[in-house]
Amino acid sequence: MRSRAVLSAGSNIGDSVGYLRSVLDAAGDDLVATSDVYRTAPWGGVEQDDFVNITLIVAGERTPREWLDFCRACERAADRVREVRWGPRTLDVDVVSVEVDGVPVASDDPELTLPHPRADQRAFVLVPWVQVDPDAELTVDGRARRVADLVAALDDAEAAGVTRAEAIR
Ligand SMILES: Nc1ncnc2c1ncn2[C@@H]1O[C@H](COP(=O)(O)OP(=O)(O)OP(=O)(O)O)[C@@H](O)[C@H]1O
Ligand SMILES: Nc1nc2c(c(=O)[nH]1)N=C(CO)CN2
Repeated sequence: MRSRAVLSAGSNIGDSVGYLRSVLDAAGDDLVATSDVYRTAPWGGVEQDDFVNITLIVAGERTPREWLDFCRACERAADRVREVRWGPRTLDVDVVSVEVDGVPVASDDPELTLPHPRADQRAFVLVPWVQVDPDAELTVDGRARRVADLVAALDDAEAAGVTRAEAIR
């Protein structure tokens, strides 16, 4: 199965940009495009250091579940441990959305919910996504929405917490 996935990677412990780069390296020839590195205020209410985030687009012969496995393998390679929900981490990689033959995959499986159920609220996902794909769309409540419009609708404080820091490639 050939599919195209949008992934979000974030880090706020250790060599954070190095961990983001490790995801691009692991994607290899499946990497289609990546955003720059964004410095982002922590989302989710846990007091912690700022994150760095990228949103990347990958395509290859993988099922949606195999993209999740890819994300988990990247996290394991970064010695990620799960402690606090939405807390600090060396590397978090989420599957934001997957398309097969240009059609978005919908799943309510708790192991892999698609599109990612909180992506539409996260400036740290949406702002880098628009940079890498200005015409991107995300299904929200069953309706295709332009990601650029979701960014425009973000709360001012949420949008202000996300700033472009540096190119990663
Ligand atoms: N689209 C998805 N991408 C990544 N993980 C998902 C997805 N849908 C469901 N999950 C499941 O969510 C579980 C928790 O993932 P994780 O620890 O990365 O959560 P988190 O990053 O703390 O929070 P969030 O899910 O809000 O990003 C994983 O075990 C995974 O199976
Ligand atoms: N800005 C930002 N906030 C977060 C992030 C992240 O990658 N970026 N990841 C989290 C883990 O679930 C929780 N909060």
